[in-house]
Amino acid sequence: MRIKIRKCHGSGNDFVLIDEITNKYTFSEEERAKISASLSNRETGIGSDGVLFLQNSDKCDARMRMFNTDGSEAEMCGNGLRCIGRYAMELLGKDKITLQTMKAEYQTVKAPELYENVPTIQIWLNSVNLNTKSLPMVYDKEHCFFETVPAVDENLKITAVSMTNPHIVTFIDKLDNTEITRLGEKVNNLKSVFPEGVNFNFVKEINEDSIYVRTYERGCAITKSCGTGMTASSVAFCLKHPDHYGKDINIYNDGGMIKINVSRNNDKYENKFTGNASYVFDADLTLDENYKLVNIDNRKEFTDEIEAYDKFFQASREAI
Ligand SMILES: N[C@H](CCC[C@H](N)C(=O)O)C(=O)O
Repeated sequence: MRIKIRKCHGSGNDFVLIDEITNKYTFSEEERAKISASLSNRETGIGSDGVLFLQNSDKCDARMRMFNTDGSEAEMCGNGLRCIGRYAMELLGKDKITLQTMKAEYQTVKAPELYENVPTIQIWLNSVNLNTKSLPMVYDKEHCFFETVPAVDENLKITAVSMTNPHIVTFIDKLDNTEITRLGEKVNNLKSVFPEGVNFNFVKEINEDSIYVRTYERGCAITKSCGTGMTASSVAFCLKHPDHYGKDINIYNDGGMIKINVSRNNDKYENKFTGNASYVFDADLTLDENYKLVNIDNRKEFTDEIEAYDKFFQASREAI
């Protein structure tokens, strides 16, 4: 099987993008899952946090389907939506488009660059749901705001937020990867509480308008950043500090930094989510009958974008 791909990333959360519109690919459901797991593998594949499939949509300008490294399909992917949004705007010759995902549609627009030569996209992530049933989370109350959930941990205070994919958020003083991995694996094996798994976001407050977020992603593990996770964390940050509604929050992460502005009207939350959408390389792949990568041809690096993002990343480290 021959597949054209574009490697890209949103704040270090990296993806293989497959354009089914231009290339007229038709994959079975089994093929999507197997291709995603195979290409995401950092030892034997291209190496990524998942695969983004760009498809035609009968109700939006285009559609994104996102698959995790384990081949599971996610309802939504914030960093991936910026990448596929940029790609689709360039393909369609538009500066503003709507994108269909599994359970919601999003406005995506080109935004002023966060940093010189770092292509920047803004998404209006308005699919926040704080009802625990929406994750789903088996819980005896409608909301889980800063609650201790003994089945998760005796001490941590948990806040549950659905971005159409499930998230829990906790505020901690120290980000320890061993502990984050232990807790991330634990909650994704806790089907009695999280029947469909959950992304676990660990937030350290830096100052009054900046936080650092590290996420153990469902279907992946710790990633350099998680877009829906940083959004869920920003909503929890505003629940904790209500004076932050309507203000830009700087969200630092292991892959760089993005900005989120959370506004709330009654129980409706709106998130303007602004961050990079950077290309890394194009390539033509050959997969064998087991979807294993056997050859990479015509690899073309986006050298300027890679260099510009590296400078942005270094600048983001100096700010924390
Ligand atoms: N692992 C997530 C999907 C990817 C989300 C993340 N990469 C983002 O940018 O939102 C899940 O299974 O819900």
